[in-house]
Parts: sequence; structure tokens; C-alpha cells
Amino acid sequence: MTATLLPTSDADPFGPEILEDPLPFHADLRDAGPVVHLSRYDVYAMGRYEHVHAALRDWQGFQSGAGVGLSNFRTEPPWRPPSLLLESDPPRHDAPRRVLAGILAPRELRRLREGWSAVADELVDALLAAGDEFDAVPALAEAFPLRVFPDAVGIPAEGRENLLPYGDFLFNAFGPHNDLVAAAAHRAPELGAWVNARCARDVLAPDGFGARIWAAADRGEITAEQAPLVVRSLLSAGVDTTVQALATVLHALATHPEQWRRLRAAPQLARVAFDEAIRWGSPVQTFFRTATTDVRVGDTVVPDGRKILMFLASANHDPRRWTDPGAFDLSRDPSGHLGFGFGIHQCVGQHVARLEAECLLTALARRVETIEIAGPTRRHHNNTMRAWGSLPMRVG
Ligand code: HEM
Ligand SMILES: C=Cc1ccc(C(=O)O)cc1
Repeated sequence: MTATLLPTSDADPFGPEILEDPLPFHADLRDAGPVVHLSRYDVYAMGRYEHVHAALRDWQGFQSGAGVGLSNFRTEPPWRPPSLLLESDPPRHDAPRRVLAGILAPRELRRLREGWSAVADELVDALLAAGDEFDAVPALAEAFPLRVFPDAVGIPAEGRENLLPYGDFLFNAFGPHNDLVAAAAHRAPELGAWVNARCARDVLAPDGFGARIWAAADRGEITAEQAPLVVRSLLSAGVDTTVQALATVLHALATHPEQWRRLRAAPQLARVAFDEAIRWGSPVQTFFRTATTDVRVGDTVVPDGRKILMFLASANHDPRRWTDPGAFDLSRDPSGHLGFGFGIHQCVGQHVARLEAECLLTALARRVETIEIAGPTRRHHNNTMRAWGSLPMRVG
């Protein structure tokens, strides 16, 4: 059998050109083959749906326990104590996951719906009272999650402005130590300390997600040492992600008027619109895995211990899996998209994110007839997140 040469590329997926517009690189990656060696970082990249999906399912062959960023915990100390969910494998992963899945289950979130809808209605009413032009990133995408999620976790009011910079640093830290990481590295210790202090039992409100994690420790489902780290997972994963997913769906609706009209005619499409936007825009673009043995991907064997970079965003645009992947289309069934991951690590907070989106989009769809981009948009570069820095918007 002829040994097929492993395609190689010296592209920099964490450089400004590709962070500004990753789509051409993703297309090249998919076309080159199942796996491409990225010489700049000496990692193995995959961009096709079939192989990313398979790697996400195969947690034994592609582990999270050596870190889901470029850094390999087998050889380098992590910058923070590893997450008991994101950065761990079964069996260590199992109990923390079971506890969080129980607390964040859809039926547990029903009690939040009325209050979150009221906040969304209030926020949109106040915005419209102030005028018909605003920047949707601070005014909606950031404002709404920051109004509802920290309260749902139960952290104190002061200092919540640290949540976004902490998340931004965390998502940059999954990539290489480039300018994006260097620019914020000085703040990491203080931001990390602030977040850790908000995971302690005595600062958490009695009825929030945080208190329920500590109650699970009282029941022996996890240990008291694990409880604060599980709370930290909420504060790490639960803010920047939803902010940028909301920015993504607002941008998608503002640039596709026919889809916006469909949502206005049927606000129950809000959840489909959100998942289709997450497929289309993939706010979380990539995650790494580490080979636990020599693993075969296509005709390539990825050696034990090597890092594999999974391009979730590329898989979400793979024409082998999706018809007209570049179209943002509410009539599509987006289920099966990899924007929340897949398998045992699939996003445990996805129902929280969907409830936030449903409340905000419904409030907007009921109050405005048209939304459009009203000025130059600006991307916010991050090693892992596809983010908007500014979305000037006009409503009618
Ligand atoms: C639209 C918003 C969100 C997106 C796009 C998103 C995306 C993801 C992705 C891609 C993963 C898989 C990571 C991997 O396979 O290595 C993940 C896992 C996770 N997410 Fe989300 N997430 C979102 C919102 C949230 C929220 C609101 C929370 C908390 C309430 C959350 C908590 C977590 C946790 C704890 C994990 C780790 C799960 C595990 O390893 O078992 N996420 N998320
Ligand atoms: C999807 C992002 C993500 C970030 C941090 C954590 C965690 O700290 O557990 C989980 C998911």
C-alpha cells in the first residue's frame, strides 16, 4: 500500500488573518484531507465533520485530561488547576459531570424562565426608549447574560465586570502564547483569584447553581474539595460563550432580513435560530485533544501524546455533511452541529444558553419590526472564540 503523504501547512490559525476570517483556511483544511500537520505548532488538525465528530466521540483515544488547549499537561504545568469536567477523562470526569448535568437540566431551568423573560422584556424596552440605534454587543449580547447568569449562579454583585476579561483570557489561553495571551497575562493571577473567591460556599446565594453544587457535595455526590472547581466551571464557560453566541445570532438575523421576518412571524423559532447561528458562526471555534495511543485518522497515524486540533467551526461548514453550509437558514435542521461539542464532554450548559437566547430573541421579535446593521462592525480576536467587538444596529 502506498504511504499517503500527510498534508502539511505552515498557516497560523491563531494569527490575525485567519482569526479575522477563518473560512478560506477551513475550506483548504477540509480539501487537503482528513488530517493536516500544522508545522508552525507541530499539531495535527482536522476540519471535516466525519473526523471531528469521531474524535469527539472517542474520548479514550482522544483524551481531554492532558488539556484541551495547545499546552500538554503531560509536560507543562497548567496555568490554573485543571477543570474537573473540561480537562478530565472518565472516571474523574463522571461525578462532576453528573452533578452539573442534574443542576442544569431543562426541567431545573423552568423556574428561571419567567424571571429571565421579564429581564429581557425590560432590557429591550429600555433600549428602545433610548432610541433606535445602539451597539448590540454591549447593549444586548453582554448586558442580558450579565443580568441573569451571575444571579442564577448566586455570586455576589460586586466585581462581576471581571467575568468577561477572565473568560477572554481563559479562551485565549487554550491557544499558543501569542500577542493575545501576552496582552492580558498580567491580569491572569488577579482574575483567577477573583473567580476562585466566588466559588467558596459562604459567598454563594442559597438558591443558585453554586449552592446546589455545594449541596451535592453535602450528599457525597462529589467531594467538598471538588465543589469550588465545579462552580468555577460555570463561571469559566457560562458567560463569554453565551455573550458571543447571542452576538452571533443577532448579527445573523440583522444580515438576513428574510430569516428575521420568519422569526417575527413565529417566535417559537428562536431556539432553531440560536442553534443555526451556533452552527453558522461557531462562537467556540476549536478545541484540542491529546492522542492516548497511536490513533488512526483516515490514512494517518497520529502518534501517542500528540495534540490534535479539532476545528468545530470547519466541521459545521463541511459540505459533506451540510447542504449549502454558508447559508443561515431557519428552515434547516441544525441538530448534529458541533458548536456545543459532542459526546461525553458535550456542553452541559447548552440548555442555559438556549433559554437565554429564547428569552432575548422573543423579547426583540415581539417589539421591533426590522433590525439591520447601522455601521462598521468590528471583530474581537480570541484564540478560541469567534467574537464580535462591536455590532452597530438600527431597529425599526
Ligand atoms: C452558546 C453558548 C455556549 C457554547 C457555544 C458552548 C460550547 C461548548 C463546547 C464546544 C464544549 C465542549 C468542550 C470539549 O468538548 O472539550 C462545552 C463544554 C462545556 N460547557 Fe459550554 N458552551 C456554551 C455555554 C455554556 C454555559 C452557559 C455553561 C454553563 C452554564 C457551559 C458550561 C460548559 C461546561 C462545564 C463544559 C464542559 C463539559 C464537560 O467537559 O463535560 N457552557 N461548551
Ligand atoms: C466551552 C468552554 C469551557 C470553558 C471552561 C470550562 C471549565 O472550566 O470547565 C468548560 C467549558
